[in-house]
Amino acid sequence: MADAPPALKIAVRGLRKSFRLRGGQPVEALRDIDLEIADGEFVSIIGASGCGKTTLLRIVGGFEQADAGQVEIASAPTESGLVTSTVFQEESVFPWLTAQDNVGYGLKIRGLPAARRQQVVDHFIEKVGLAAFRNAYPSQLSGGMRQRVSVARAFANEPEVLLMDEPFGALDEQTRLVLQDEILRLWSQHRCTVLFVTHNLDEAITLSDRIVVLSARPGRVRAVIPVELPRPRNVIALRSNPRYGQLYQQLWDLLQADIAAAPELAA
Ligand SMILES: Nc1ncnc2c1ncn2[C@@H]1O[C@H](COP(=O)(O)OP(=O)(O)OP(=O)(O)O)[C@@H](O)[C@H]1O
Repeated sequence: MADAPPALKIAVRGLRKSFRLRGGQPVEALRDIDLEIADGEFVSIIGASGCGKTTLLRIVGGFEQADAGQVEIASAPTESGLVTSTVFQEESVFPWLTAQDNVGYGLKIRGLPAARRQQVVDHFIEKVGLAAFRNAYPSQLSGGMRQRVSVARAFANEPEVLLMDEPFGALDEQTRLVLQDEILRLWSQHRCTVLFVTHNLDEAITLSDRIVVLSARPGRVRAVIPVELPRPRNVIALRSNPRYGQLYQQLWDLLQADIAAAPELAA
């Protein structure tokens, strides 16, 4: 018998969002976004700078309100009770807490008993290779290590949906590859639904089940590209798969066509 299709986790319907600049002129960020994401799916969003990727993520996370349309998240309560957890590009660790206290912060706030909290923290600190630095403060860690703390904290929260906005955007290429590898491992072990914003096509292909390409502003869904590369994936070995190059070209063509068509971006 064929497997049942995975349940729908996030449904975005008819989403629109405009902002007003200081002078009062409107900026249309998103127009008529429709998107369906399955439970446990890893979906990346790419598109030209300013096309509304962050705005879309913020609306899904409830940080921003849409002008029209809805976002529905089918929630099935977990131990944490947390629906979404977010990792941003800018470091969001608390400088006054040690690495392990940062990872356990959300669990503490939600009143998880200390012994259970320690178990979860130990597990994730270990997973991101920071066991030797558990008592270090963020100022004593490198940028890549601090971002690892953010990633460990996000997974430790056991959210149903993980929202990641360019989490590795500020990191050097080597650290970025290592962290992509870690995300792949963590996600395969703790399947949650992930919505991941990136500018990096390699990153989108390496991590995702599907890639949503937004058009230049106002962002609309220009294409949704399935990434049917086998898992488990290795960030480097994957690149020699012939399909990888084809996907890269396909995404690049879509983005180029759009940037060329948007006069303000082509200038
Ligand atoms: N709070 C705000 N007030 C006014 N305009 C905003 C606000 N937030 C976003 N915008 C505008 O909405 C558009 C989309 O912004 P957004 O940050 O979502 O794009 P993005 O695709 O994430 O960009 P980038 O790839 O450069 O990070 C941009 O033109 C931006 O200037």
